[in-house]
Parts: sequence; structure tokens; C-alpha cells
Amino acid sequence: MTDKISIEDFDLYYGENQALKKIRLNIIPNQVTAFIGPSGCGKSTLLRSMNRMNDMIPGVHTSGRIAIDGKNIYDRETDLVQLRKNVGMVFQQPNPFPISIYDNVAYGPRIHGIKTKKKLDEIVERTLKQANLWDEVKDRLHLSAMGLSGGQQQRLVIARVLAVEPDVILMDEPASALDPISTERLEELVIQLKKDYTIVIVTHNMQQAARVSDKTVFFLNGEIIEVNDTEQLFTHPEDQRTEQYISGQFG
Ligand SMILES: Nc1ncnc2c1ncn2[C@@H]1O[C@H](COP(=O)(O)OP(=O)(O)OP(=O)(O)O)[C@@H](O)[C@H]1O
Repeated sequence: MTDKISIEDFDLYYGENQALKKIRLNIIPNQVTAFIGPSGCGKSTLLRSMNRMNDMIPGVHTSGRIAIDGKNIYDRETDLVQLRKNVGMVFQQPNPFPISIYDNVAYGPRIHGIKTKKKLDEIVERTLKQANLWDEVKDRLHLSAMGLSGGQQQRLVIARVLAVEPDVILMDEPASALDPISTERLEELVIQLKKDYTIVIVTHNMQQAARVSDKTVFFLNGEIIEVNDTEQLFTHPEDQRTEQYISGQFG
């Protein structure tokens, strides 16, 4: 199978501090890949590197390659607007815009030139359905998104990402601010979305990684220690440090 994302010898420095060291990783399309590891080991940094969000931080420099569909996103000619449309991101805190539910979802398509009401209506309905939110909001599309619960806001943010038709969705601890029921709904959604998208999720919750992901990547001090099928990694870790981490001996 052709890899969706191929990372080769990728280093990232915040000033003098090297946060990622010679990362090599291949991510398979239509799978969920989980990043686990103790705080500060570089999970979010690698996630943010996959749509060049780190470019905005002063003092960041990188070397190596991250290719998506075979094309190095660190090439000088990369169109960052197009990259971030293709590689969407969901953060820890739901961050809907303080505008209506409808306008949140229509925001990206409008920026990308879609203006007709009929077309926007279609996108809003389709993506809210894909995000398992339509039934809960269809009668209040023109009310503020800020009136939704945290779990609904997070599903709205996912609909907003889906509305610009990405291939890859990056999720940085997307359930850590949610209650258990909202977390379960979000996990169901992640599993459902992988048939159409490639998903990478950072999580501190090992049960969550075990429930939603196909592959798990264990990080320590800016390095990848182990990558394996999720079930294999949690039942028969190959590296002693992985075993220590998943059995709660540090982290
Ligand atoms: N904006 C930044 N400026 C400077 N250093 C940073 C920045 N963001 C992260 N770092 C550093 O890079 C290293 C990796 O951080 P990163 O946030 O990627 O780890 P993480 O594994 O995602 O941690 P956590 O699980 O706590 O979110 C840490 O040493 C951190 O202090």
C-alpha cells in the first residue's frame, strides 16, 4: 500500500532545543495512527509539523522531509493555504468561531470561493451529518455556536474541517476537555471517519489509543521508540521503554 505520509530524517529545533530527532515514520491512508508518550516528548510538535503549523513560531527550524502523497511539504513552493486545506487540524479545546453554527461550517468553503446558498446549504448539511451533529443542530443552524456543549462544539469543529474537503485530519488530544459520553461519541466519529480520511491523533489516554487506532507510535525525548499495530504494541511491546510506559512505570 502507498503511504499517505512519509517522514524521513525529520529534525525540528525550537531555537537551540531539538524537539524532534531523525524522525522516520510512514502513515498509511484510511487508518488511525495514535501518537503516545510522556509530556514533552514531541508528539504535538510532529503533529503540527505535518501541516507546517510550527512555521509560525519564531526560531523554529527543520531539516529532513515530510511528504504527503509523495510531495515534500517543506519544499519552498508549497502553497500553505492549500496544504492546510488538505491537512486539517482539531485542537484540545474546541474552538468554534463566535458566529452561527451554519457560518462556522460555511466559513472555509466561502474563503475558497463557494458563494451560492444552495451549494453552501449542501456542504453544511453533508458535513454536519458526517460529524454526527446534524440531528442535534438542524433546527438551530443560525444560532451561535457558543451555545453548544463542549462535545457538540468539538464535533462542529470537525465538521468545519471536513467542509474544505481535506485528506488528512490531525487531532491533538481532541477529547481531553470532554466528559466521558462526549468522548465516546468523538471516538466513534474518529473510527467512522477513517474510511474517507487519514487520521493522526495525539492522546495521553492509552485506552483511547487502543480503542480508536490501527497503528500506535511511542515517542520518548523527541525520538520514535516503537511503531506497531496497536494491538501488538499494547500486548507485546518490543522495546522495554514502551513496556515500562504502557504499564504506567513513568509518564
Ligand atoms: N512553542 C514552543 N516553543 C519552544 N519550545 C517548545 C514549543 N512547543 C514545544 N516546545 C518544546 O518542545 C518539546 C516537545 O514538546 P511537545 O509539545 O511537542 O511535546 P508533547 O509530547 O506533545 O507534550 P504534551 O503531551 O505535554 O503535549 C518540549 O521540550 C517543549 O518544551
